[in-house]
Amino acid sequence: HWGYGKEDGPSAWHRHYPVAKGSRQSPIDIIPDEARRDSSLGPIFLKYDRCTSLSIANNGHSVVVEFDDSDDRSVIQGGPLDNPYRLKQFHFHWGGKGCEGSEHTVAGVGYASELHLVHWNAVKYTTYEDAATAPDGLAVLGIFLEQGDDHRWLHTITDVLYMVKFKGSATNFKGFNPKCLLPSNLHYWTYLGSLTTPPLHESVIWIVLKEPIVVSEKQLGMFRILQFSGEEEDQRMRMENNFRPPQPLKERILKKRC
Ligand SMILES: C[C@]12CCc3c(ccc4cc(OS(N)(=O)=O)ccc34)[C@H]1CC[C@@H]2OS(N)(=O)=O
Ligand SMILES: [Zn+2]
Repeated sequence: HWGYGKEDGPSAWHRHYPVAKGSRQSPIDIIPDEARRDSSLGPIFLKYDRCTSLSIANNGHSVVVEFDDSDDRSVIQGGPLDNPYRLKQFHFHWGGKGCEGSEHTVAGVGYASELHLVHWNAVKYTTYEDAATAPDGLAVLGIFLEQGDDHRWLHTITDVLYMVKFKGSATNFKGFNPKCLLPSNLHYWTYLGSLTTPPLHESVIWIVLKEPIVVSEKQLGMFRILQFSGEEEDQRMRMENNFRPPQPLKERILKKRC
């Protein structure tokens, strides 16, 4: 199975998932000066008001908050998207210490962590799984986490991480609205990419916000109490550095709004 270690990490994923060397892989290094202005790109709209979070879980790769996606209560629309995409889950990627931990980098510089809000095109596809294999099936909103002061709302998540310490654990997590994790402005870069973990499907329209949110080292440290391993496994494996490094841009254009 795949992981983030020396033997099973990102450089080995291509053996079981050949698309790892594909033409639209994620993440990428974002070079702001090379982003092309696109007048057809409008602002993005996040309708998370009547949010319906259900649970928080440790899937052995990250900590994931799942949402009820049975209707269009929580959607992202506008920007590069032709229709609303339904919020399905969000999760994080983080490092072991200091500056690295995000998946996308900006002019070669990484952030301490990156939040991914995963949405799927329920207008064109009947299930999340079908959407996840289609070229316009998913829209993932990426938000950088920068180390600094305590984040006012992130403790709602870090306070319950001890309950999902081990792979395969999950617990109720209702009524959490991810709107509280957004930065003040929604200026973004966008490009066509992929899942950043196996199966690495090339099915993601990436929307990466320029402005990071600020979280404290203490809050980031809470993510590191999580384990890649299950409770029964004798090998304790701290969950950290669960990020894929930037992949070749190839024939893609990074876009931004005017
Ligand atoms: C659940 C699924 C497996 C993995 C997966 C899915 C969707 C979005 C994902 C986002 C990820 O993170 S990221 N960083 O945003 O790319 C990581 C993995 C993702 C679907 C794709 C097919 C699987 O569904 S299934 N039942 O096996 O067919
Ligand atoms: Zn992710």
